[in-house]
Amino acid sequence: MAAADSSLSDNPRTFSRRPSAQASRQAKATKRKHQASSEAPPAKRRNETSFLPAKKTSVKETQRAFKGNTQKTFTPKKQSVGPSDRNQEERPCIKTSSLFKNNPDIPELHRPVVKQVQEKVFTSAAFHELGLHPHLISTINTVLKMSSMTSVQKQSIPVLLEGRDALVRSQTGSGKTLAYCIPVVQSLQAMKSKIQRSDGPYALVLVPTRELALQSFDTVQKLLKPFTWIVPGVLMGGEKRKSEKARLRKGINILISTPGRLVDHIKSTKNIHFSRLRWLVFDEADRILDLGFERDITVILNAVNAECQKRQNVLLSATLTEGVTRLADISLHDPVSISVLDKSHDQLNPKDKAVREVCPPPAGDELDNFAIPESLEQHVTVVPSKLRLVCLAAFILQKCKFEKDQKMVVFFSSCELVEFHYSLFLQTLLSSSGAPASGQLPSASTRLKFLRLHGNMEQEERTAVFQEFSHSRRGVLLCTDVAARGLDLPQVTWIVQYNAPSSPAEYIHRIGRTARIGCHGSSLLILAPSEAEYVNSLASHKIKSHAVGPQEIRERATVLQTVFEDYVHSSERRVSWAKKALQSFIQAYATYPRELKHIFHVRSLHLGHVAKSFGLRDAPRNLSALTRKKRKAHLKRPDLHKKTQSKHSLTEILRSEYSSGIEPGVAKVKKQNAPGEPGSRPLWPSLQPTPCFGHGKTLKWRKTQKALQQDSKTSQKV
Ligand SMILES: Nc1ncnc2c1ncn2[C@@H]1O[C@H](COP(=O)(O)OP(=O)(O)OP(=O)(O)O)[C@@H](O)[C@H]1O
Repeated sequence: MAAADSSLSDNPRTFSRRPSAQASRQAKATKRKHQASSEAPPAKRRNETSFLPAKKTSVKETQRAFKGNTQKTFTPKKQSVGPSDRNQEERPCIKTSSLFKNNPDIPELHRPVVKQVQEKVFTSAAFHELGLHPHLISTINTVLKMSSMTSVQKQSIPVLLEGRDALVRSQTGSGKTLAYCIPVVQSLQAMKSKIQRSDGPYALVLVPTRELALQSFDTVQKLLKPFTWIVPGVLMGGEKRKSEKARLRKGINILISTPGRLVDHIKSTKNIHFSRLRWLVFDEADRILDLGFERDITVILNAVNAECQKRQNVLLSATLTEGVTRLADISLHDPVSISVLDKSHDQLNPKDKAVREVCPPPAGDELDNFAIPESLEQHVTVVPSKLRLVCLAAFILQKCKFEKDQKMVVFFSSCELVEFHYSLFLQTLLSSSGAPASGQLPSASTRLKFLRLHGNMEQEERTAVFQEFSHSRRGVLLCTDVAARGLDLPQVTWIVQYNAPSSPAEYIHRIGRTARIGCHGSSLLILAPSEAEYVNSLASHKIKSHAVGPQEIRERATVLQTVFEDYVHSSERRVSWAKKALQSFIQAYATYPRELKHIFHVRSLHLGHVAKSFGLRDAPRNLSALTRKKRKAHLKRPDLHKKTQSKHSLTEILRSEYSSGIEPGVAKVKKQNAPGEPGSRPLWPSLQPTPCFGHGKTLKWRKTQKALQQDSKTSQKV
């Protein structure tokens, strides 16, 4: 696949250059850096510099720069004066980065032929065919406004009503929540001895994030409208523990919780008991394991198994990975495996449609092939590091400012990166917020609205943002993977992945925030030239994507970049803020799993170019040295390891989004030695096979434990 923006690597004719002594020193330094990098640019001509010499940017020039097809929308606002304008007045010269020189070639991408796995979303079957309580049917029809079942609902609900355990896999946005909520409500309302609030939980639903807990609670609450004696409740980090305890004391019959918070209550609340539990549901089951919740799941399963032996267990996800089959192994009894794959798209098996089979669940290759909604159009673009920031900004402006009713979610790899880009865009792209560089930018935006969501935010704000974005018709949500799973954000039109996800499964879930339940949606993955091979990695999981190139006008890109750089360089504080964000990017980059390291390796990054995507004019000198120094210190003094990691540990950055929220700040995530290291505790320490696992599960369990430890070891090393 030839990336359509490959022209960006050509030399621009826009600016004349007179290399200064400093510039040629920079050029030499840049050349040395390039030689050491796999993003190495072609050899430079002597009179070309990687940074333009000081250059005055007049309003006229700016206007000229914005000319072109989009001129009408990019008319600069002359009068507005922000810090950056003042900056320009104070400093007669403005450095403008050369964005189009010395970029690596955009590689020709192979486009493997991918026969994407497909699922049919809807069926013609109606809910009233299921023999549900008439009030439940009318609630589904009138409150939820649904009449026909989706494929996964048609297959799962009867199985669960029969009393079977189930492992359910169907594509994102296909209605899995109702696939388990309807049978739970139907079975609980039909119990002969009427449920009392004080009985405590009859159903326990575990979900990986707080927002998903709220969302599932909302759905259950709606279904329970006619059955007022059944009380639902939600427990999640970040909420007041005392009020949760009080609610638990009064009684919650359908309990929805994140694992961490539930464990807190199991350990500290006397009033939580599971003797009447009939249902245990793991939604986003693979993610629950991924997040390093093993220990929490162990505590929960122990607590539940100690009090209740007979119950129905359900595991659901759009991406059944091996981790899920292992969890299935220990938590499900004789389950039915439900998969909605439409195998008519699979040449090997043309007639075999939806699969309903008794365990073992799908294995091997089948686990790796994820279904993607048919109405989801995927794009990928390869952009040199220097152009990343302007490319993203231009794309956001193009879609969300100049087109109607666009709602976009942009994924980043860490909380720090979200914060950085959120503040930068607020300060530079929204002139209404007193943007410093508004003299160079389009006039006040009425359509553009930025929101951000990540795990280092206060819960109250998180909930408010989630609600606001859910209910708004437009806007841009910058977020981490905290928003990747399960969230049903209506009318999202675009998903942008600014940093590639660490697994194909996460790719599926991220893009799955759009094109839900048959709606149309698009996604864009932005890759650096050195990351181009990632497309093949996705293709091996039957994920296909089309090349796209934002047809950027170079001058416009350069002006936009100048705006960012001016803003960042207008004070020391901002420079160090940008450096921290860059450092966070590099830290997150180092956490790609081993199998993707050949694509995403820190060594493949050209630091100077990447720095540009943080509005920095140059690579911070001490950045790599600092990282090296730290690493050496850790090797010499293991005691330093804990101390220095406590704040910035990569594991922490990733896990902080999902912690229970009881302990304050990020430090609440306890550092764990890798298994096998001195002082490490084994994973899953307390779970003993209980009688409920009878049927020869003990041996299997030991194997599982070993396998999980192996996996965890691998992931912590990465
Ligand atoms: N039978 C139905 N008819 C119409 N809309 C439905 C039906 N079932 C579910 N929906 C709607 O489809 C959307 C997606 O459902 P849901 O969130 O349960 O999907 P999911 O499969 O759990 O997705 P993910 O894998 O991303 O968690 C929701 O807005 C839900 O209200």
